Amino acid sequence: MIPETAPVESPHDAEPPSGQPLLRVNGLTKHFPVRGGMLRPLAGTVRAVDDVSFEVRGGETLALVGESGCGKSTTGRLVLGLLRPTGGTVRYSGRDVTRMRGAELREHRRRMQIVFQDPFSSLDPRLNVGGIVGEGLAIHRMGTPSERRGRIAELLTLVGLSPRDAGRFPHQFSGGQRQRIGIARALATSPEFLVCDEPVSALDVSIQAQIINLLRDLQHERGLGYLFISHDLNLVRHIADRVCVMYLGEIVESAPTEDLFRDPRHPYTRALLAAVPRLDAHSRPPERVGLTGELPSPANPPEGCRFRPRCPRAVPESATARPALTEVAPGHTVAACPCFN
Ligand SMILES: Nc1ncnc2c1ncn2[C@@H]1O[C@H](COP(=O)(O)OP(=O)(O)OP(=O)(O)O)[C@@H](O)[C@H]1O
Repeated sequence: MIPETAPVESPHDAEPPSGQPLLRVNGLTKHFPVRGGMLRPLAGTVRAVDDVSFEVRGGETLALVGESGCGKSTTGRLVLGLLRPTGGTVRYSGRDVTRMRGAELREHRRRMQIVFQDPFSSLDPRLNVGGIVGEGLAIHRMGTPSERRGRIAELLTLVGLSPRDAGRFPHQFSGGQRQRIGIARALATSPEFLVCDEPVSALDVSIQAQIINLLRDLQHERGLGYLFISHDLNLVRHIADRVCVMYLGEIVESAPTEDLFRDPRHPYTRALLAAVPRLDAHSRPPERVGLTGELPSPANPPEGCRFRPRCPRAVPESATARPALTEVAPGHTVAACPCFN
């Protein structure tokens, strides 16, 4: 049983209305300029995230899945307010993150934290665990020094470590223990929402389940919302309530998790699922379409359906217009390419 941790007092008391999404992302777009030669003229634009929309409620896990380079991490950084978007909005608890500045943006970052992929590079080796976990408390001036020490001890216990570990350094811990430290750090400021960016992909498979179970327990106890970024579909099936499939900066399919696995509609989703080792023999096998070819450059995405050059079903009309997201079942939308007809 994970012990309850008393939240450190915070000036922010705005809760989302019950049943309302905590996070609403609408038309989110991020284009990175690509610089050329010595004089650095603009050589092009990487369309990392293009017109992406989704919502996450408190206590819910939304997974973002797709190949490396499809824009998942950039979406996470935009949601956290670590990057300014080229277009679109991110509303958190009703407030537009993209317009936040100064104290309001700091407060957003207190309320929404990140768990990083690599617990080896994401913990400062010069700080002891108490310093790492307590950093957010110090930045946000939460509690007195003695209250912070108590809070650090509670957090370490919460993630399955010992309060005595506060005086040790990251290199003295295993990968799984380091990720527990990363989670304690993320929880220090009593956030309501975590962006989990491939939180277990750097860990041994035997350790992954322990960290996933810890994240699930914490979610159940605290009603945390998760944006769970992963390329591991077996894992996503286990942890997510809903899934958005991203391809070259766009969402091509979005559905409740079981619907997506039972009835994938987009050829890209089907190709991703076909590549996954099957753990569950009961669900319908997806159409056997392999994922061939490389991901095209997001600096020069194909016209129309971006998946067209790799799609076994592509038709000439696939090149004409960007497929619109269409609802095919309750809560299940797909970018409907002419190749579906
Ligand atoms: N600061 C940046 N400047 C230029 N291009 C960038 C920048 N950050 C990301 N990109 C590009 O944006 C695209 C999307 O990257 P992103 O890291 O969001 O993808 P991802 O799906 O999270 O991949 P991965 O799993 O490898 O992190 C990639 O082509 C990447 O090279």
